Amino acid sequence: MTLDVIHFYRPTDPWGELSNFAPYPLLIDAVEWPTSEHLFQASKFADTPYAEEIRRAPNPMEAARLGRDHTRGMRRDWYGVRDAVMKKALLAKFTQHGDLRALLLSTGDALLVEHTKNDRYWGDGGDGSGRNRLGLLLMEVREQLRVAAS
Ligand SMILES: Nc1c(N[C@@H]2O[C@H](COP(=O)(O)O)[C@@H](O)[C@H]2O)[nH]c(=O)[nH]c1=O
Repeated sequence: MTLDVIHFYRPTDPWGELSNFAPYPLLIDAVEWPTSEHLFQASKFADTPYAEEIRRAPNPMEAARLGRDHTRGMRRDWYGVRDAVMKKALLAKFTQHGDLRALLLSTGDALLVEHTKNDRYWGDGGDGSGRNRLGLLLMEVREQLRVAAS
């Protein structure tokens, strides 16, 4: 038996819908977020004017740039909560868009890997040495959707 592996990173490449930069808006407590990246980055500064500035960023790249500004006083527990924040954003994304839910379920048992040398925490570091936390959380969400559908 071979294990299928799906690599994703850029939203315009195959499987790009799995990227947080893909243009799928989310609604959380009646507030709209243009992408899961906007929501994720703003969550570093929860309920501050700067979080709202990130929500209004014109594209996910700009949201990420603003969110990575370490002079802005991220919430102090960020590294303890970031996986839970990411999971919540992914659950919203893949439950609020039926086409995305179907796409994620269509990956079956494939190993999902955010393949990039730019990120060794959320991604695989380009050579498999990274933790691929985004891919692992997507697989958790996939399993939850699968159970919910059965
Ligand atoms: N896809 C993608 C990126 N990767 C994303 O960056 C986010 C992590 O940000 P941080 O924890 O602030 O370093 C997370 O959503 C990860 O998937 N970064 C990019 O600059 N371009 C991109 O196309």
